[in-house]
Amino acid sequence: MKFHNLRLVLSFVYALRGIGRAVKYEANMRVHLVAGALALVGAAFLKIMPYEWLILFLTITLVIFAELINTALEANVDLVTKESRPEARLAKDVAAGAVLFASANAVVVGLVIFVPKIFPGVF
Ligand SMILES: Nc1ncnc2c1ncn2[C@@H]1O[C@H](COP(=O)(O)OP(=O)(O)OP(=O)(O)O)[C@@H](O)[C@H]1O
Repeated sequence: MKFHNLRLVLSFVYALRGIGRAVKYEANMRVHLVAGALALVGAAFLKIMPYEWLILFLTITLVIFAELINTALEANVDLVTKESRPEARLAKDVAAGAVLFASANAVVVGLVIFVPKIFPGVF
């Protein structure tokens, strides 16, 4: 295998390892994955529209993406300082805020897609 091809494969392996580590060490990541999987099963069961699938995939991706960035940032902050520092608090709180924002969006999307199918005539 050519050197640059090997580097490409390795970067893919490292990325998968990063996702695996986040799943292993972050309880919140496991919660997001289970919620996402349940939403996908529910969507298949309720036969949602193609555009709803797109929105659902984007929404789940956004939550997982935010949690991965949050996990990376937490590790980076812990690497920089073990002391209680206002900058560390700000960085971690803001990153957690990003996850909260994406999760709130996921709740709204879930309600808008699923509630009318489970309780017709609600909206
Ligand atoms: N070095 C620090 N200096 C000041 N405040 C901190 C520091 N580390 C953490 N905190 C505060 O404690 C909160 C929790 O931090 P922690 O590292 O336990 O992350 P967490 O949100 O519990 O994430 P997780 O449980 O997913 O690892 C942060 O949001 C921040 O407000």
